[in-house]
Order: sequence, then C-alpha cells, then structure tokens
Amino acid sequence: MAQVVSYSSKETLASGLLSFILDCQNHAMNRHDRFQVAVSGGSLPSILALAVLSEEAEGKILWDKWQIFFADERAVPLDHEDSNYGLLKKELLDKLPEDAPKPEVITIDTDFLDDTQELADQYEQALVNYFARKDSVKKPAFDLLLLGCGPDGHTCSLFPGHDLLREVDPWVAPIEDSPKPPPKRITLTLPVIAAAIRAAFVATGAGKAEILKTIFEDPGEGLPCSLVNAALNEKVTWFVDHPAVEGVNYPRRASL
Ligand SMILES: O=C(O)[C@H](O)[C@@H](O)[C@H](O)[C@H](O)COP(=O)(O)O
Repeated sequence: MAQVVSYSSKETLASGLLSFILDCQNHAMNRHDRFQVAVSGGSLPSILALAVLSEEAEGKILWDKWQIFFADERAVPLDHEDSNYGLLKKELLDKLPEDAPKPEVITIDTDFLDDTQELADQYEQALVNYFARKDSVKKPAFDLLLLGCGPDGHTCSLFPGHDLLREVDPWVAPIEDSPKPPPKRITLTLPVIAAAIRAAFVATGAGKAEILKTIFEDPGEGLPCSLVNAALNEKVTWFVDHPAVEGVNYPRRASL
C-alpha cells in the first residue's frame, strides 16, 4: 500500500522529502553507482529545490552521480516558459553553487518539436542508451520518480480516461491533446512508472483535498494517480501537507 506522510509546513515537508531522496540516492549508489531520477513539472521543482538546496542537504547530495530525466515534458524550446527543463533550471540547476559538481540532465531533442511521436521516440532512445536496455519488455528502472498530482488526478502527462493509460510497449509516448496546456507533450508511460525502484508524490494545498479523497478512497475510479499507487504499492510515498489531506482517509496515517 502507498504510504502517506502529512506535514505542517513546506519546510518540514521538504526536510522529509530530503531524507527520502538521500535514502534512494544511497540505495542507488550501492546498486549501480549512479542515481537515475525522473522529475515532473508543476510545483515539484520548487519543493525539490527547497529540499536539496537546504543547509541540511549540504555535502550529502552526490550531484555528479545524478542523472536527471523528465517524467514528462512539453513540446516547446528549452528556454520557453512552459518547458519543464526550463523550470527545473530556474528553480534548481541555476542555484547550484558554481564550484559544485553538476548533475547530468537529459533533455528532449528540440530538433523534433514539430513531430511529437518523433520527440517521444528520441527521448525513449536516450533512455535506452542510459539504461542500457534494448528490449521493450524489460522497462527501465528509475531509482526515483518525483511526481506531482493534478487537480483531476493526472500525473506526468497521463490524464484520466486517456488512451495513453493503455500503452504497454512504449517507454515514452506523445500526447497532442493534453487537457492541461500546452497540449503537445511527451510522457513516461505507466509500465515504466511501474518499473521504478521508488516513487514520491508531492501534493500540497487545500485545492488537492477533493482529488486525494477520490485517489485514496475510490481507487476503482482508475485515476492515473491511483493506478500508480496500485502499481507501486509500498514503493510509493506521498509527501503532503495537512490541508491537502483534510477529510481524506488515507493509509497509514503519519503526521509530522
Ligand atoms: O508538466 C506537467 O504539467 C506536470 O508534470 C504535471 O503532471 C504536474 O506534475 C501536475 O499537474 C501537478 O502540478 P502541481 O504540482 O503544480 O499541482
């Protein structure tokens, strides 16, 4: 079962998230001497930055071992205001101390912005190279997925009721009709998410309470976030604040 930890502030949430990330990082070091992480857009990069740029994190993040991928990305240039890479750069990468080692960041190939299928194929090929796996049966196992939860229960660019939820073979898929703008994007598919070693959702604010109620109390609705919970079980932890779970019956209540 997915675990949920609720915090009283963004700062305590970020500190809890940092411990989780460090645990995943250290496990990844033992496993293959690198840390392969996929990050989402939305509010995730700023809370991630709060966690990993904190004083508490100093000296503990092995940046030169990090390989950062995108759980989903918008089909826009990297310096466009809608770019998830651009957001991560602004919130986190640009704030790393100049003399600190830098993570490797694997972006989309913007030569293919006009053809989302090709854009997805190219990103999948990048994953094939990094994960050294060529068959479509064994999916790449990210050490950590850092996910957001949309107000409709979407995660990555996997939206409720969308055909993409039924993708089995591709690792990365295009979407041209995302209900959340911009419409053209690429996203990791559910089977890739299900193959991850660990995952964390971050959801904050009262605006998330209604959808979290459905995600946890009515998983049969099949919202994308519920599907991730069902696929990853105890490998997924939700980092939420109190307003986000107000009135929600969620598993293993723990409050900090
Ligand atoms: O690129 C995107 O649009 C995101 O990856 C998306 O899946 C996001 O994570 C959720 O919409 C939650 O966003 P918030 O954290 O801002 O609510």
